[in-house]
Amino acid sequence: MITMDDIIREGHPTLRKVAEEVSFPLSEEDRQLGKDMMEFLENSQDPVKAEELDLRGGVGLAAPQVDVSKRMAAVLVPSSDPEREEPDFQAVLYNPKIMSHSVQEACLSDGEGCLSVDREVPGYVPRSARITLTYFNEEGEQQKIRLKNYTAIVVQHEIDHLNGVMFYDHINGQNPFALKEGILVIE
Ligand SMILES: O=CN(O)CCNC(=O)c1cccc(Cl)c1Cl
Ligand code: NI
Repeated sequence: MITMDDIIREGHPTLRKVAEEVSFPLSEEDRQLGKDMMEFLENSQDPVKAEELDLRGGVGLAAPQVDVSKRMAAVLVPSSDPEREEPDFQAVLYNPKIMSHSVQEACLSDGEGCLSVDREVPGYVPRSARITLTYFNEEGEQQKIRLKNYTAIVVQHEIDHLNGVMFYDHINGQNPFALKEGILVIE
């Protein structure tokens, strides 16, 4: 089971590497890692388990964060609709790739955080508002989906990890809260 002890922190070189594609059929190791990463997110979003296991909450986790430089990430975005039980998005993404993206940008009004960053880094993180994503599932089937708003932001944060990019790399150094014309601020 993955806990906070398994998560590497900024300064660790693996966080700045470009991760390697995974090959199919998946090794038992890569398949298990995908499951373990999703289990971590589920535990981190469960108040009882998060407390018991001393986990920081997360909606995504990329393999480089557990010192595995492979192009895979788990994403678990809870439902944004109180009427709906199931998550907005739940998937283990193997070899994810952004095929196209909107010109329009978006950012979260509260900024972003990262389990590999033990400090608050204030500021807006401008990203594409909408993306077309392809990825492989654990069966090796290619998926092609369009994402927008919060889920699109989270997936971009995870794909950044696969390319050695940290969220604060996108924050405007001059003025962290600068907003470009037309950017969508997501509450
Ligand atoms: O790479 C994944 N993490 O570091 C997990 C912790 N961060 C979050 O859950 C998180 C929080 C706010 C905005 C975004 Cl976009 C994300 Cl991803
Ligand atoms: Ni992160």
